Amino acid sequence: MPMRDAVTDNIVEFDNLRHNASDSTDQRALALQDVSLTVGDTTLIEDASLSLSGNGITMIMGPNGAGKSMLLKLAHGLIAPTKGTVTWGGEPLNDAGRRTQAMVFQKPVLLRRSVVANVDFVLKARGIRDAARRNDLLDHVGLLDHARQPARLLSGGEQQRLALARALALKPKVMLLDEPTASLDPASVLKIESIVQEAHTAGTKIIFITHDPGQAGRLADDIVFVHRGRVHEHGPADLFLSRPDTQEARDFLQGRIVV
Ligand SMILES: Nc1ncnc2c1ncn2[C@@H]1O[C@H](COP(=O)(O)OP(=O)(O)OP(=O)(O)O)[C@@H](O)[C@H]1O
Repeated sequence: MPMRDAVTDNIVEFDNLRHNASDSTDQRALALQDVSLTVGDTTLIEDASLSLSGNGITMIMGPNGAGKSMLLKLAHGLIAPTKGTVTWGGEPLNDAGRRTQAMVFQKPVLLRRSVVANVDFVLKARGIRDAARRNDLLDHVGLLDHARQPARLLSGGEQQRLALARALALKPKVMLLDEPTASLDPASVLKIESIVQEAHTAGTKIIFITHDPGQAGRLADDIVFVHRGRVHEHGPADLFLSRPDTQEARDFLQGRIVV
């Protein structure tokens, strides 16, 4: 593709992203308005406002303890804000809405059963008994050969891929991932990234916490930078990674200690 066309395509893509950010009827679009979370005397999230498009891969970055996981839990309704509102498609998240979302944690949440039983359990909870679908899911994440093995005997990367299969079994509109590749080796990281990319291509909104600017460069459409419980920046990934607005984000990206 000639350079000029490539540039034009990028602009069109970004225009779509911006257009969809204001499409409040898209159930995959998240809005936080003046959200705060206080526990005891400590304010963990302070006046966070954010509008995420229902499309694309949003990555949340920031130093340890910045409040990234709290933000994800608030978005998914696992914690209620002390102040402010969280809406999806303009509506507060209810149980029906939550069932269209799937969350994946840094430490995979698995049953002490076989690999197949882990996926069957999730399908059964939705009233589905479908061995072919379960096998397709395991094949998709590269675990069909391990199907009868106890899940606890899988490697860290395999366990995380099983957690992704469980999440994908729900055919989620939104996947929220809290550092799913932390402490995995590069090959495992790339496998998980490609599963996430495929989910995104199939129409799932992805919100993904990472510490790794390289990973953000490979996956992110837009990046939210969180520091000390505040949303400091939110913008297109290429701009954030090359020219962040704030000194805190510059320090973070350059590996300087951010306190
Ligand atoms: N249940 C809780 N009660 C009080 N404080 C908490 C609770 N859970 C977390 N915190 C504190 O809230 C702050 C934000 O935590 P959070 O886990 O969101 O950070 P993070 O940005 O995800 O960090 P990391 O990158 O290390 O995972 C931290 O200072 C943490 O100690």
